[in-house]
Amino acid sequence: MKLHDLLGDAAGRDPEIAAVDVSGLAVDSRAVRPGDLFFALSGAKTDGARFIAAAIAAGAIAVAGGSPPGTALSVPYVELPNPRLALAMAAARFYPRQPATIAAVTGTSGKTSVAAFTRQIWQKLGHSSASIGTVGLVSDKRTVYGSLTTPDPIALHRQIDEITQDGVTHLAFEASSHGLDQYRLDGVRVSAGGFTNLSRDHMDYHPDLAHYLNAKLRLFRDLVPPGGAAVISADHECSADVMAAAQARDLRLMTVGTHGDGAGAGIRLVAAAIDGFAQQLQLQHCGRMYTIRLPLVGAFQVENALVAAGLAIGTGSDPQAVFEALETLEGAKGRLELVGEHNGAPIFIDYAHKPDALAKALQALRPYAARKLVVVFGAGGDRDTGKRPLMGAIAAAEADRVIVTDDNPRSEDPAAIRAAILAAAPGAREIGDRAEAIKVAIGELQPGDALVIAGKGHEVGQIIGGTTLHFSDHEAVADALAARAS
Ligand SMILES: CC(=O)N[C@H]1[C@@H](OP(=O)(O)OP(=O)(O)OC[C@H]2O[C@@H](n3ccc(=O)[nH]c3=O)[C@H](O)[C@@H]2O)O[C@H](CO)[C@@H](O)[C@@H]1O[C@H](C)C(=O)N[C@@H](C)C(=O)N[C@H](CCC(=O)O)C(=O)O
Ligand SMILES: Nc1ncnc2c1ncn2[C@@H]1O[C@H](COP(=O)(O)OP(=O)(O)OP(=O)(O)O)[C@@H](O)[C@H]1O
Ligand SMILES: N[C@H](CCC[C@H](N)C(=O)O)C(=O)O
Ligand SMILES: [Mg+2]
Repeated sequence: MKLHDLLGDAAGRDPEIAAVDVSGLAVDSRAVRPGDLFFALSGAKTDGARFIAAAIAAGAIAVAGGSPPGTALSVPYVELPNPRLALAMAAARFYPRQPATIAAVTGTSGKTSVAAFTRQIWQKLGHSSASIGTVGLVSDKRTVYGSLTTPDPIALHRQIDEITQDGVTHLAFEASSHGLDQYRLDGVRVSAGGFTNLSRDHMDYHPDLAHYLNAKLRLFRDLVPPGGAAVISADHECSADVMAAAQARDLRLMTVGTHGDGAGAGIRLVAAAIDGFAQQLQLQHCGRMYTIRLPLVGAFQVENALVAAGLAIGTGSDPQAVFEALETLEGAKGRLELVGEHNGAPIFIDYAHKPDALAKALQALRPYAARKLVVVFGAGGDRDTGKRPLMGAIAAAEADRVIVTDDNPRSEDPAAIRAAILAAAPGAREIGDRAEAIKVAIGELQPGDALVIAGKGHEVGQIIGGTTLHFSDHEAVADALAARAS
């Protein structure tokens, strides 16, 4: 593809430069292949401009970025006002195929669940569908493990192009605040945007909550085009701001939840009642009532299911069929997932790794703990340190027995992370080894108890220092149960 086709007029007036033939895109000098266009991006840790020489040595045919380097280069340099945005738009042109229907969801919690639910609803309605997010790419054709919630633009656009070639017509994906802030998903033709909720997260990246919310609002301000659907959970303090952003852009507003517009295009939750490990729901949409059984535990899963239903309806699916499909939803792996029981006490694995999610998970399980509600959790290293005491206090307040263990310590001292949580969790016990903590918690379960192991959900590794060791909460629970059975 020609440089001009990728970068438009930014490629400049020199016809020789505009006609440079580019065979691939790269943002990391270590991944450059001969013929690639290298984007030198200024980042959180370093500046890609420092690696221009390395990229050219590896075969980069041209370089694009911010201010040009002081020294002359042996290949053309294209100066861009917003290099990250230009990269995403170039990736969209390089990988041009996209499913006809694409929904993106943002919010502090629930994105992975909403993306999985939307994919399942579409699948049930007979569409070939896929989801992309924290748990990777999932479609009926392929499953690819991912490491970021919103992949970098090159990986994202390549995956979208590949699944379209596979025949996928419907895609739901997660828009993280990092992804929105760094223009990772620009160029994706989003037909509908979803918003779940906002609470404290990523305060190591965003200077304050307003910056964090603004990053999320980019989905409605810049990405969903006028006329597209905006499905917004209406039950939160921030909901009005999100609705205002959607309305300012002439999006089709669909509010969902107890304050949802059930008389109109939204979905109102009229009533909810626990029914074993499921919930009976009464819903209203366009003035019509629907009664359904949602086979999931946790009030928050109702919010996620309604945002997913809204995204499906907002992109043209039949409401009746969508509500019927909710009755067959399966939770995303490691999201308040019932994985076993001991002594009659249910054992759940959950991905709560931030304060609000931990509170919601514990509140959701309270009805299942006639006797003691037990939680095993920790906090990740190299992430917002402020959330540690908040999570400690929440665990102490909401659970009856608290075991503080390790999550992914990364480069930090695991004992110091635990100490920060324990300082705010009077009465909590400390067992650093996560497998041991899980074993002890299971061993102590009595009839009437309920246990939740929080923080790592679907993860299959534990990052200690620079190494990732194989670790899975699912396997640790299975091992602990097997050891007790033998
Ligand atoms: C803090 C952050 O978000 N960083 C992301 C960002 O990297 P960056 O540009 O800031 O990286 P940098 O290390 O400063 O390097 C600057 C540039 O130099 C280049 N470089 C660097 C070294 C070298 O030898 N050669 C070279 O060319 C790098 O490729 C980069 O382009 O842009 C990269 C490409 O898109 C991302 O991979 C990277 O994600 C890192 C790995 C990360 O850990 N991100 C996490 C925090 C994240 O994004 N999380 C969110 C939210 C999760 C949630 O929902 O909770 C997610 O979407 O996953
Ligand atoms: N709607 C919700 N409201 C509050 N908490 C929720 C909600 N949905 C999920 N949670 C909690 O957050 C955890 C993560 O859920 P999920 O993976 O669906 O969200 P996410 O936004 O994708 O999170 P992440 O940004 O970490 O990938 C769940 O395990 C649960 O504890
Ligand atoms: N996307 C989140 C996941 C956190 C998961 C938790 N297990 C941890 O390691 O802190 C992050 O990278 O901050
Ligand atoms: Mg996610």
